Amino acid sequence: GCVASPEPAEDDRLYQALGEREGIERIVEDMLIRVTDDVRIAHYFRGIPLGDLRDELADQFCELAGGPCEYTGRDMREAHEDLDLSRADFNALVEHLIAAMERHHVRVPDQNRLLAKLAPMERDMVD
Ligand code: HEM
Repeated sequence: GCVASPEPAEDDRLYQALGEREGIERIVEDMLIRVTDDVRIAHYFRGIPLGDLRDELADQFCELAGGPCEYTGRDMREAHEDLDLSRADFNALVEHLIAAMERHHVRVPDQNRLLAKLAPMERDMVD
């Protein structure tokens, strides 16, 4: 017969895998500590209110992961265009995001699911 699938209407599996809102905030916070400790890219974050940036990133990752959040910040081109970022800068940040997810026991396939959602943003940030 035709049985309704048990899939949730909205797919929040990645959101769950990241530890919901609390887990995402911890991952973002950990990433920002690593980023601002990294001499290759720390200079970009000088003078930036990191608490606000953490909240914006958490909203964005939460929404991307299918969680009950809405990112209301600037689009990625607008937020980064004055920074003049390189591909190496982008890769450095991704490296720290991976380390932060690793530290918070996110499984590699779930790490890759989040990274796959972020990867297309590179072309909006790097010339
Ligand atoms: C996948 C990669 C990235 C994502 C998803 C991302 C996401 C974001 C978000 C959501 C904001 C907040 C925008 C707003 O508040 O309107 C932001 C701002 C910012 N990002 Fe990124 N970002 C990425 C890569 C980078 C890289 C590689 C750097 C530098 C190495 C960087 C440096 C900054 C800085 C300095 C700000 C604050 C800009 C300002 O307030 O004027 N971001 N980013």
